[in-house]
Amino acid sequence: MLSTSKSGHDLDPLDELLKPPADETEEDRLIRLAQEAEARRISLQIDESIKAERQQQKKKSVVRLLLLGQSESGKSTTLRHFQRLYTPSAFREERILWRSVIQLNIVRSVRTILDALTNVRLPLVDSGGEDSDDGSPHIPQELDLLKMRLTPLRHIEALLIAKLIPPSEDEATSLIGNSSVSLFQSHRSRSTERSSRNPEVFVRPGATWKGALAKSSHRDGRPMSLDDARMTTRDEAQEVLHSCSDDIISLWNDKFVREVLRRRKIRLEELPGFFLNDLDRVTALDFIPSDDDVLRARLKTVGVSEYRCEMEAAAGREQGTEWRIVDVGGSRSQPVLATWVPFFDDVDSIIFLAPISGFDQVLAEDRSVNRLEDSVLLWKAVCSNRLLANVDLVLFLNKCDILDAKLTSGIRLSRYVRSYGDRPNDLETASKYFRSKFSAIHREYSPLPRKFYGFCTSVTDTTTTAGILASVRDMVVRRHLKQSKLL
Ligand SMILES: Nc1nc2c(ncn2[C@@H]2O[C@H](COP(=O)(O)OP(=O)(O)OP(=O)(O)O)[C@@H](O)[C@H]2O)c(=O)[nH]1
Ligand SMILES: [Mg+2]
Repeated sequence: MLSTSKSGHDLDPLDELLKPPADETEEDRLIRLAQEAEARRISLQIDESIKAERQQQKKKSVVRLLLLGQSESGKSTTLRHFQRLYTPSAFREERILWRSVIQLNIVRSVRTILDALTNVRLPLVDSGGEDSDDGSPHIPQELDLLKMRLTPLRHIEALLIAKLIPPSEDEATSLIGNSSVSLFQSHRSRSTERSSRNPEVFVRPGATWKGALAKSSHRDGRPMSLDDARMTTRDEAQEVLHSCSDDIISLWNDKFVREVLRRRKIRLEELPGFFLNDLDRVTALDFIPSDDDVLRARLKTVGVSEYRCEMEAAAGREQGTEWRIVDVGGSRSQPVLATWVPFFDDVDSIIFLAPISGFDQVLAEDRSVNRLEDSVLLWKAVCSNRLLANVDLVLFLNKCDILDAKLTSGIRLSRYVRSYGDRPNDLETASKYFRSKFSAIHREYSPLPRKFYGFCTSVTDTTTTAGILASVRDMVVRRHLKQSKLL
């Protein structure tokens, strides 16, 4: 039986206090109810503002970093570096997926050579080739045989494209060719170049291709470890490359081939995705890409890729801060700027990559535009953009290793950049020169004064880049915290 009376300690003292007085009049009751309703309203308002503040707080702990620069400037490589440094286990798990990209890079390099042999009929001196009636060399017979033996690579190329690009991605048909053509090439050889273009494959970044590849390398719904992959994956492309390896090595080391490439000004070693000097290793059946291989592999980005991570490895005040790094696929300056603008909102910092090794190259997407000139135009546009007036700009004068190789091989910078004058033709002087030029543009074009952060980089080099990215990270976090306090 339920008791209706309460014992002394069951009485709620608050109930007692809040209970309306026994002698409350109707008028008092109405006033009391109105006061209670007002109190509830104020309490709700306080709850709402606490919620909004929390959301704001959450928003404040997201660091947004944008990677900008022309195509092939090294944006995705820089992003991969961040992944390697700050989410190393995910990066390691994904290395196996890059094997297909490397396979495609090798097949493309071979195709560049074969196309050069097919389409070019330049008179060669002391090349070992026999001259035909019109003065052009015949390809030596053994090279013809090599070419024939390499025909299975055509099938592998198609296979890899089908593997890397989902059928729905109809944008993945862009024709972007080999870009190492000297500005000083004659009109005739440039048009030959265009007709012999080797289309570059690209995919939308991130999940799509990795997802498709990951599915094929999962067992029982769980990701395969690298050891599993080593033991069990049967990879047709790797098998064919393995069986063609000696022939590819012979092709690449052939004197006649080297001469044709030299005369065509095709510097394969300086092109993205170059693995021909590592063929023994990368065509081995149990090949698993190293960190360096992943950084050197080339896969063009189309669209936007956002990488989110919590920088756990960076213990300290920014621990737990979420980083969102956005990599927007580059193309030539004018159209690309419009595609970048939507990402300017809310951005904390920008890393702008200018590949200074491109002083003697033209854009793949518009062969009338010099690469360095295009980078300078983009830099001016980014510096002067009013939406970015309060954003810190970090400049990476990238591909310094290639610049060094070019200058050391005797290519004179002053031939292409007249204002360089008679300064010494070495990396140190050249990078200092470019740094001061880009810094002057930054000073002149920024709507408000801001600090200039400029680094000479080779983002495929793991050691030096790790140090630079650590400084950039500290700088971005400091700036982010300062901004958050100001809000
Ligand atoms: N040697 C050398 N190669 C580099 C350097 N930076 C990038 N690369 C290579 O250049 C190629 C292009 O780099 P990506 O990072 O794909 O360029 P991107 O800016 O993302 O290009 P898009 O996706 O076309 O916008 C890759 O094969 C890289 O490995 C560098 O400093 N030195
Ligand atoms: Mg990219």
